[in-house]
Amino acid sequence: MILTGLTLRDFRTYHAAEVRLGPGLTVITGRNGAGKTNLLEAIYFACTARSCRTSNEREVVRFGAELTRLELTSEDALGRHEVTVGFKPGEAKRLKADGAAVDNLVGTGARPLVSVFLPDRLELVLGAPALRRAHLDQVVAALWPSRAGTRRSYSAALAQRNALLSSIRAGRASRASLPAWDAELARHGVALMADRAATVDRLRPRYAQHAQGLGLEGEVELRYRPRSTAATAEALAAELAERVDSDLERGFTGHGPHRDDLTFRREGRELRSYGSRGQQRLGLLALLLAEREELATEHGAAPLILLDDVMSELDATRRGRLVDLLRREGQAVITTTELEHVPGGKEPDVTWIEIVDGDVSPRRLASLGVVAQGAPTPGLGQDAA
Ligand SMILES: Nc1ncnc2c1ncn2[C@@H]1O[C@H](COP(=O)(O)OP(=O)(O)OP(=O)(O)O)[C@@H](O)[C@H]1O
Repeated sequence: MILTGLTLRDFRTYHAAEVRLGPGLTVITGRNGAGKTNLLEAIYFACTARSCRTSNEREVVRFGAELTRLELTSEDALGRHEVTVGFKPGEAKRLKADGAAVDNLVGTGARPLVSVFLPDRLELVLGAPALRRAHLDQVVAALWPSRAGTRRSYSAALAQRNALLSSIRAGRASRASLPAWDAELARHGVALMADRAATVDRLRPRYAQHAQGLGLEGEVELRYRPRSTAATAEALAAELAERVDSDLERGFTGHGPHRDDLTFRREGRELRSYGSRGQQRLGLLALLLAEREELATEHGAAPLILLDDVMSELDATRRGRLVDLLRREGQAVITTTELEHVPGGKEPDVTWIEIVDGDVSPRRLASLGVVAQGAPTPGLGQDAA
């Protein structure tokens, strides 16, 4: 599925704007603060009804506006699709897919799958294991939507077991009620571990290939590190039972897949601790590209990939390799201050969008959101208001 166009109304810096994307690589250029990331975020918001940048979604509504509205058009073998996302802070979002009101855009078939690289996503390599677990579980859900519920079931059982541990500590419940919850937790836990392991097994070869292709030198490895080695629900339940005393002491469950991790290694050492910033960035990009290919294999179409300011910390060789990869298949959008930072950016298969005026200044409201496509001539774009 190819995303063909996006109309923005009162989204971040954009009062009203219309953007057409190319079927392959699209490069968005503009000076610092021009609104490049805002546009990338708008694409993500229109595809998912969520921000990839903030959990405080009221931030996306343009200063002084009451609500924002995005309209996205895409095409696949079945024809043209339309998605609209309306958002007024404090109210439920209004979502439509191909004209019908929906609660959720997932599974509507009216928008492409999308993955995003923002500079602060480096946290996925550098930050706490919880981020990597959550990411891995999202990949599991994207590969096999029917398995998305396993993580929710596990989390619910974990919360119940932790509540029970507190009650036992407070003398309001007996230890005799624990085995039933251990069995429940272990049942979902083993399923969750199996999905995570299967996903990392699929990603591992592609990850290594992309890491090397992008120029992350040395032997690289993506590794799933489960906390438990149990192969069956009974074995995991037994492990939980063995640790009851320490769990009761702490007041929460200290063992199980909620303590798993995913590690990025190079030459046997963790990129998180020993990699340079550029190497960590390449590791993350290799992961996103590997996921994109696996999703393409599973669903027959590569997800749209959005890359914000990815060029700034890559040297010329690695920039060239990344752009070659992106131009080879699927749809990608990349932001950068200068088109010259994208080797091959002037080739005819690359679509160039220059943000001519994303300045937030009241006297320039009429020209806010002017997005020109093609040559960087100021005023080429039209304010769609
Ligand atoms: N809700 C909003 N309404 C209006 N303007 C906003 C809103 N949220 C952020 N902005 C403005 O958006 C601008 C930043 O835009 P953006 O992050 O897209 O820039 P950029 O082109 O990616 O810049 P850089 O190259 O520096 O990363 C800032 O001037 C900020 O004040």
